[in-house]
Amino acid sequence: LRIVEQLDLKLEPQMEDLEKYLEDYVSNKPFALLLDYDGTLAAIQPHPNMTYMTEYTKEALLNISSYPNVYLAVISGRGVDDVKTKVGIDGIVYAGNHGLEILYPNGTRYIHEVPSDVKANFTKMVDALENLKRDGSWVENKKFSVTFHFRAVPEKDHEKINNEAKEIIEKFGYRANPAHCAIEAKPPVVWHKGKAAEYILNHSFGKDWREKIQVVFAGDDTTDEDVFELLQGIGVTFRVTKDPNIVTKATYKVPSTEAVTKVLQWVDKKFGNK
Ligand SMILES: O=P(O)(O)OC[C@H]1O[C@H](O[C@H]2O[C@H](CO)[C@@H](O)[C@H](O)[C@H]2O)[C@H](O)[C@@H](O)[C@@H]1O
Repeated sequence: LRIVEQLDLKLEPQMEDLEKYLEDYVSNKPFALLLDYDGTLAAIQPHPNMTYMTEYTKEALLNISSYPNVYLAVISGRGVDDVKTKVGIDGIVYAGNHGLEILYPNGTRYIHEVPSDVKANFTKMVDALENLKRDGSWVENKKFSVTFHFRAVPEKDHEKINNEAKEIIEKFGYRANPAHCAIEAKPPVVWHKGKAAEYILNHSFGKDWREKIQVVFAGDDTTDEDVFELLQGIGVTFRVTKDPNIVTKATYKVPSTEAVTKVLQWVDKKFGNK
């Protein structure tokens, strides 16, 4: 693992830094850019409804989406329609619910199968989490997965409410995944953002995509580690974090969503022949 320590120090990476990391990697092969949304394309906010992409991020993404040799996909923990609305760009692939649902530009949807006994427990789990709510915590029901948010709860009580939510999630046979001031309940199936990324690339480029294309992915959370793992030794990946101690399978650490925007601007410049 190569950690871009100077980026952690500078916090505002220069274009030349990123060019150095990417220039050697990118050739004339088709290029796939996979991106997480919360904490990567849009900075973390007190409530998911408050997130937005800056005008620079949006402009770079819009430009990139029009380049024929660049393939663009956003892979998020949000519901797929929610993240599509937030990003607001047509003609690209969206995956939601940590990859459980995938929406292609032509409207085709892939929904990953979940055993009926697991599905049967979903509403009961949501009801139990709704009963746990207190001090500003709330439940985001995304139909296939749930996020129990406790950002508004006093920090001293985070651990307690997190553990109570975890216990409920596991009692109903779901997997509890730590998130930013939240805990995510995901069905106990062998499917995650990494599997979804692999599925999307298989579907769009064929099973030999590893030989045919070049891939870059950026993400900020533990759920993004599955994509970093998939792309180890194959692509270039960025973990957005300010934590110098965080252990990641990503190729590089970058400190902010602004750094991700710099990557997007580099891709825009490179593939738009600017
Ligand atoms: O995979 P992502 O696109 O990164 O989505 C992960 C979760 O993001 C959202 O929650 C997080 O971001 C919120 C907005 O900044 C923040 O208020 C919250 O505390 C974070 O946990 C979203 O609400 C979840 O559904 C996603 O799974």
